Amino acid sequence: MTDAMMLDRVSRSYRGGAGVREVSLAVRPGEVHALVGLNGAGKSTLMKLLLGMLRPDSGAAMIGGVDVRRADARTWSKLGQLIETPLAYGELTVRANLDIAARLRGVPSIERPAMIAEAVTAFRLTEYLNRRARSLSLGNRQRLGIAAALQHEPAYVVLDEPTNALDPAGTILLREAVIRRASQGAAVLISSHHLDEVARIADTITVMNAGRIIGGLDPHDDDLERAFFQSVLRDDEARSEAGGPSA
Ligand SMILES: Nc1ncnc2c1ncn2[C@@H]1O[C@H](COP(=O)(O)OP(=O)(O)OP(=O)(O)O)[C@@H](O)[C@H]1O
Repeated sequence: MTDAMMLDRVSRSYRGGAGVREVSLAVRPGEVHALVGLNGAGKSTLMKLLLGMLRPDSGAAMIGGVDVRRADARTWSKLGQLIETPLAYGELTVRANLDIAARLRGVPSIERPAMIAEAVTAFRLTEYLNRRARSLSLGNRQRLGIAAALQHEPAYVVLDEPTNALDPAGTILLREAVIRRASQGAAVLISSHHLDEVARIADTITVMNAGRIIGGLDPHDDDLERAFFQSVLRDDEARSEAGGPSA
């Protein structure tokens, strides 16, 4: 099966030296691929490179077989992403935010009301439909951002720390939505600090440390946290012995 989203030996340095080095990653259709790492490991940078939000110094990012530097509206319309802060125009209502997100993805106006109704039901936001986004709690704003990313049933999904600010009920709704998208064939890349949550949803777990991919973890591992910290520690020790860069 062809990869739906792929990074091929991508490097990008920020001024100051941090960034990502030679990262290669592939997400297949129907796969939930989790990216885990300590703060500053490079997860958001990797996702921004995949989405064409950052230009690589070298290497290439592909979505649906298309280099993101040459991706057209058709490719972007099949993508749903949440990077850093949820897409929510504070002055606009929940309904208007979802409508704009759908329009940006080229969803025809006739289809949008039913799509929005389904999204607010799925994320338990119906009672807030006519409230301005800025008056929502942080958790509900996050739900809105996730709903906006997923409502058009994208084939490619990129979610950076989507559990941020979510309460347990929101986390379960997110989990169900992610698993549903993948079961319908979407490729999902998701970063998270919550290893127990990752274990519940991921088919594949990739570990990042100090801007590089250092290996994978088995989602069925009984002690995922221990395996994660061991792999990071081993990498830190190997780098310090080699006199390599630190995170
Ligand atoms: N715009 C920037 N300019 C300079 N350095 C940056 C910039 N953005 C990120 N960095 C640095 O690059 C490294 C990777 O950051 P990144 O945000 O990708 O990590 P992360 O794994 O997503 O971390 P977190 O879990 O804290 O979000 C960090 O050392 C960070 O400080």
